[in-house]
Amino acid sequence: MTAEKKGTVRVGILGLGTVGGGVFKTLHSNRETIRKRTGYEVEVTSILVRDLEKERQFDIDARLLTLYPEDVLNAEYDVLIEVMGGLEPARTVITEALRTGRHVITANKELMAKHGAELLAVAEQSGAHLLFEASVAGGIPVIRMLQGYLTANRVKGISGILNGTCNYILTEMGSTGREYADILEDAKALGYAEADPTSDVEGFDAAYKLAILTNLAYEAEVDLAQIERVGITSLQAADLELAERLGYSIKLIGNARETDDGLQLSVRPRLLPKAHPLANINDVFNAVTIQADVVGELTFSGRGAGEFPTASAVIEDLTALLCGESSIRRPSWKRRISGDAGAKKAQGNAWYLSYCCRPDDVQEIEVKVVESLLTQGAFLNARGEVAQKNGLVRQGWLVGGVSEQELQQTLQTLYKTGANERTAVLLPVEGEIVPGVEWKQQVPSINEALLSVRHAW
Ligand SMILES: NC(=O)C1=CN([C@@H]2O[C@H](COP(=O)(O)OP(=O)(O)OC[C@H]3O[C@@H](n4cnc5c(N)ncnc54)[C@H](OP(=O)(O)O)[C@@H]3O)[C@@H](O)[C@H]2O)C=CC1
Ligand SMILES: N[C@@H](CC=O)C(=O)O
Repeated sequence: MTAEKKGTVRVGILGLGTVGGGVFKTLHSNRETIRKRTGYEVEVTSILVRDLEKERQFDIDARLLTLYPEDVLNAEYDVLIEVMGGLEPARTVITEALRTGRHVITANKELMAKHGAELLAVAEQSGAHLLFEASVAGGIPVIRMLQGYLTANRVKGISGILNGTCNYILTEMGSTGREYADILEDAKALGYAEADPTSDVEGFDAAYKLAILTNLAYEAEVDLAQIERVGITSLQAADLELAERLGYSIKLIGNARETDDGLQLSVRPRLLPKAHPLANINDVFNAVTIQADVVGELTFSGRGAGEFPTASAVIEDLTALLCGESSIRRPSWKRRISGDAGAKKAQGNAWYLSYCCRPDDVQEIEVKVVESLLTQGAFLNARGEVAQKNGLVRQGWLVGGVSEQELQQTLQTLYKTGANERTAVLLPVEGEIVPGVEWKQQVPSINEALLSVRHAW
């Protein structure tokens, strides 16, 4: 259906990088579609950049560009699109736009996770809308789903692959054997990574996104300090290989889980059995699973980063505004989620433990692992090792019936026996794992224990 011609909407844009460039190009390439469906012509009135001389990969009227936020605010505009990133000047300019009744669309997860409640309050006061679909999971319309569709459902949990850069890196590490730092350079060149990629690889970006989803689902504001956060920087390609041989994928997972102690929030790499719905989400793809009381489980997937998937989410926010603000439900993040449940260390039952060591130390370390597990009443499911180019060995174990704290103690013993502390990782394993054969019948001797477990090589 063709919408009636309604006029022109004037848009100011902050940022013309990966996402801003995608937005600008799409407003041009899909101009006719947008006009037909919304009835509006979109006119870009000014664009804030940091460097006027920078070579852009597309034609743009240089008169639109400015180095001064005030120029964008003083130009004629109805909607502000913020795709520059960072907290300032984004926060100040957005506040000013909202205060004066202009709608704002942002892709800035850090800003929304840290100051979303405050900005939404300014929007509510002036009657403007603040939309942020692009801030979580790139092109996947998961915010629209939580905000606009799951109105009668009570959300019981959220879990997802929320960072495209990390998923791309983990996928490439698994398929090519290259190490993370090398692949991160590719992710930067592809426009997936944040301006400071520490935010991606140390899990901050995924934590911001998990906070935003949780805020929407529980209508309250998460304290970011509540989110247990572990990044992917200690993982080595050998871990992906060992996991694969044992039938698992390694993914950086954001989790919000209701427990008896309250909401437990975490972002950390996990081993997922290959049959898990998130185990085969690869490359820059993200996926989000929402558990809700009436509908059950819903999973959405799509490209989680990059120029056009993200531009799509930004422009869909714009067309939602143009198609009628009344259908946009205002999120409410007013009450703070209290308690420190999220800060507690996970008590999971099954773990993957790995470290690098010299081949000469392997046997002594193995004995220590088994001794420690026997003392803790835990069990072994599998072990494996990968020889590395530097002459070291990466050894990995699947163990169960033990807490993370107990395994941290085990690791301390291993460091004294030659396991390298800097390379050690301890990851939760999703799903059931069972003891090795001998272990099931009786507590074995150290040698029996080692013989009884699955070998991953
Ligand atoms: N890249 C992605 O896949 C996704 C990014 N996002 C979010 O979108 C936002 C933008 O990301 P992205 O496009 O990748 O970032 P880029 O670094 O590619 O682009 C940032 C743009 O903002 C401009 N800019 C940055 N800081 C300033 C400043 N202080 N003053 C004036 N201009 C400034 C830069 O100007 P200049 O061009 O002159 O350098 C550039 O045009 C971030 O919040 C990010 O988290 C969200 C989802 C996906
Ligand atoms: N750096 C982010 C970009 C999208 O949010 C990511 O890799 O997911």
